[in-house]
Amino acid sequence: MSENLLNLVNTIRDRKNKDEDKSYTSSLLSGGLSKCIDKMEEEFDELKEALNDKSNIVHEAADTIYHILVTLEAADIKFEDVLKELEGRKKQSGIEEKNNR
Ligand SMILES: N=c1c2ncn([C@@H]3O[C@H](COP(=O)(O)OP(=O)(O)OP(=O)(O)O)[C@@H](O)[C@H]3O)c2ncn1[C@@H]1O[C@H](COP(=O)(O)O)[C@@H](O)[C@H]1O
Repeated sequence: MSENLLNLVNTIRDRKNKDEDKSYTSSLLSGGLSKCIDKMEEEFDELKEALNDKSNIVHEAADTIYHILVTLEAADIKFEDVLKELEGRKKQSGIEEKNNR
């Protein structure tokens, strides 16, 4: 499953410095981090609405995940590092982690 996400991340990386008229990703990235954050927030709101309405949830979830990936790239954060972080969390439950803080 994460292979599909990594392919998408590579596509997003490939869109850096590409023609923003031909690529939505390039147009987002060329707007910088704040544009990506604004758009990601918009997509979160649309997903929340979809969850409340119980309609278009899969579509809006996909939009949101795509926009998170673009925003991480804009912030120079490697998605591979996020996957590693999640992998590392498998060792203990969320409740254990919270109690050990
Ligand atoms: N997964 C996505 C993806 N999900 C959502 N979107 C775009 O995100 C935008 C979301 O905008 P909204 O939902 O707000 O709809 P809208 O009102 O039309 O958009 P705005 O006018 O508000 O910007 C739409 O233009 C969608 O097409 C995506 N655009 C690209 N990808 C992936 O990125 C690849 C590269 O795309 P380009 O960069 O466009 O070549 C694609 O092949 C896909 O794999």
